[in-house]
Amino acid sequence: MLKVAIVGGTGYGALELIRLMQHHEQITIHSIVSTSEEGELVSTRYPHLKGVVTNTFDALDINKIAKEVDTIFYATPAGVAKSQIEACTEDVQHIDLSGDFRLSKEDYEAWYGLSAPDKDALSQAVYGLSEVNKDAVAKAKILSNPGCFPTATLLALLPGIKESLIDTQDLVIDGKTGVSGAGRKQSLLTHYSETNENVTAYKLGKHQHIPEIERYLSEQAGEDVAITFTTHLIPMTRGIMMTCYGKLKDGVTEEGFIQAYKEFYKEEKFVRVRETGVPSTSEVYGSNYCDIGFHIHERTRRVIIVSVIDNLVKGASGQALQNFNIMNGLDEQMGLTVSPVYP
Ligand SMILES: NC(=O)C1=CN([C@@H]2O[C@H](COP(=O)(O)OP(=O)(O)OC[C@H]3O[C@@H](n4cnc5c(N)ncnc54)[C@H](OP(=O)(O)O)[C@@H]3O)[C@@H](O)[C@H]2O)C=CC1
Ligand SMILES: CC(=O)N[C@@H](CCC(=O)OP(=O)(O)O)C(=O)O
Repeated sequence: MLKVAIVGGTGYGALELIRLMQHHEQITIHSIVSTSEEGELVSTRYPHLKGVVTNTFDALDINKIAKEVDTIFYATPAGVAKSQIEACTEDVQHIDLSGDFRLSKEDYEAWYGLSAPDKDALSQAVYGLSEVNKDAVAKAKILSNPGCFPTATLLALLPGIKESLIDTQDLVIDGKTGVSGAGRKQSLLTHYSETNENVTAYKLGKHQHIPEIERYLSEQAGEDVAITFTTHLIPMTRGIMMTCYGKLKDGVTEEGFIQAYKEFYKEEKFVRVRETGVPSTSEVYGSNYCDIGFHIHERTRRVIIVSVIDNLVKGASGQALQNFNIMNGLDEQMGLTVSPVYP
């Protein structure tokens, strides 16, 4: 059995890790850390976990924890994992769900407004888009889990970019997210009366996922890719839908396009490519799936690629667990075979 610790214990990402780990045959949750509820029984704070976990929230003492476990998951706001990893002197695996290690120093400082991790830690970190970066993930000691919008966007666009099916300089990406994407902390944006019966476009032109998506699309394309990207908050709890508009290259047919995606993901259990129609968020709810569907508009030669994920699973904790499995030589699907909850 492998022992793990989860930092950020009272937040949504941590709760989802706890839920998924109940289905994992090789994990013992040794420590659940909370800076706000230290000493409290987890199941007292969260009665839905009564009879599920017996842990008490532990203090954040990174070197003590690191001596006791194999892997530490950070489901914490930007800035926390970076400082804890820098302070950690033990040899342990770190899996960070935040944006701390996803960008270059310059981009992180510009887009997150925080000081970047030190050079050594940053250069060790591996970007954990599991399907695309498996070999590097397998060797990672610091795993940087992708953001929720980048996961759904990159999975939707990478085959089209890598196989030269779409123009890299004409990509429009429209994202819709449920409110849990903003985490458990209160904010005016996610207040019930601001979100109910309402749709809001937010962070236009300044979303922190823009440089993350551009960085990894550019890496795979071998040239600079600039995107037009807008996110919308919609009145549901979980789920992300990305609608990506691309210009088809000459000669690309609908059949060829779909076939290329099927081929690209043929070994991947968590990416389901549709031959007809487009997916909706309820079809992946609570699961680690990313579903992708297409519509090709012959008159304009545009392809519309729709991808959906559960932001808390494939967009955060599920992918973190998938990466944990790869890092530890386990079956990639361990703990993640639960089917979506529908309806
Ligand atoms: N929600 C989502 O869909 C996604 C989230 N993410 C990222 O994952 C991370 C976790 O997100 P999520 O769980 O939703 O966020 P939450 O706000 O729900 O939880 C974060 C938790 O972090 C802990 N925390 C807060 N400040 C500090 C601090 N200074 N030091 C140590 N711990 C702290 C708190 O737990 P406690 O009080 O118990 O210590 C808090 O509950 C974030 O970086 C987020 O951006 C990434 C993809 C998707
Ligand atoms: C609804 C909402 O606010 N969603 C968040 C998702 C952030 C996220 O996934 O986290 P990282 O910053 O760690 O990437 C947002 O759009 O910023």
